[in-house]
Amino acid sequence: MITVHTIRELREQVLAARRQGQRIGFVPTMGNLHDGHISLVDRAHAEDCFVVASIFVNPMQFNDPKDLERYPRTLEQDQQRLAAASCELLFAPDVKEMYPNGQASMSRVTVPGVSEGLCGGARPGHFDGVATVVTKLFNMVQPDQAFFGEKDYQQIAVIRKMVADLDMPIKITAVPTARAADGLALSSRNGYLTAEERAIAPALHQGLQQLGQLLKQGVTVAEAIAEARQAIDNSGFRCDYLEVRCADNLEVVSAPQPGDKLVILGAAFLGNARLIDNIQVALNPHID
Ligand SMILES: Nc1ncnc2c1ncn2[C@@H]1O[C@H](COP(=O)(O)OP(=O)(O)OP(=O)(O)O)[C@@H](O)[C@H]1O
Ligand SMILES: CC(C)(CO)[C@@H](O)C(=O)[O-]
Ligand code: BAL
Repeated sequence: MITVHTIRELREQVLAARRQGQRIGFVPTMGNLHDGHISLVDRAHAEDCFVVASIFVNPMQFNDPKDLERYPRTLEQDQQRLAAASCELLFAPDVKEMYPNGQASMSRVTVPGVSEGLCGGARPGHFDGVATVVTKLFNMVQPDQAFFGEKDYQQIAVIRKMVADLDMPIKITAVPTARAADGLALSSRNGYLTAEERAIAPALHQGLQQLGQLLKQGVTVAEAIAEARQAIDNSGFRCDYLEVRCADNLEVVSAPQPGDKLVILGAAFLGNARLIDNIQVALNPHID
């Protein structure tokens, strides 16, 4: 695997791959890689791509400076993991390369609707930062296809709308969430948990599953959310949000109908970590 740190070198390497007739598959990340990230690389290879990964802890998407400062940066270890997964090219720019004139006067990309509420509500400006840096990265890499994890469900909705609205000729592929054996969604931020908190952490996923079961049993959305929220909070988490939305367009669902495809999304604090997770639930259609 080749690692490049500048846009110029990146373009040269991508051009060389294109000249060999390769399809370019892009896996953007913020590093501190785990098996969830590697599943994106594997999927890109499965779709016959020359895989370009990026590692950039994007300051523009962090609304909390402390969160940005302590975000784990583990480039050498990440390079080894990517090389072991046969990733072809890694782009690891620094902040100056990405924002040479600073961020304050930067043009920004805003994706209305799907970026509002949920993580967009809890982290003001977050999705403008994500949409802007992903646009820049897409323009630098010019991939045929880009791969994103379903763990960040709202992020995928934002990217899909952005690509459609702005006519970006890139296929967006969503990859299922990789989980630990006890159900916890893999995340770089799991590294902030103490051993005691790590033992509690699967309670977030369990709470989402409980909410899904209650909806399938016909319990109202408001009651199901209240019960699952209580269970998550009782485990030691502090819920940030817990919501039921339409899986296709993220619209709020207050009275689900048989056959509806829903997504249950949650974010919750545990010790120094704020974890997110989601599950998709299909309500049984009526059988006459
Ligand atoms: N468990 C996972 N399964 C599948 N994809 C994942 C998983 N975790 C992260 N990803 C995906 O990897 C890409 C890069 O994510 P990122 O580098 O922010 O990792 P992360 O572990 O989600 O970190 P964070 O702690 O910031 O949430 C995103 O598309 C994200 O959805
Ligand atoms: C897509 C992304 C790499 C943009 O910084 C980031 O939001 C992430 O890691 O999910
Ligand atoms: N995976 C989402 C990136 C972030 O938390 O900023």
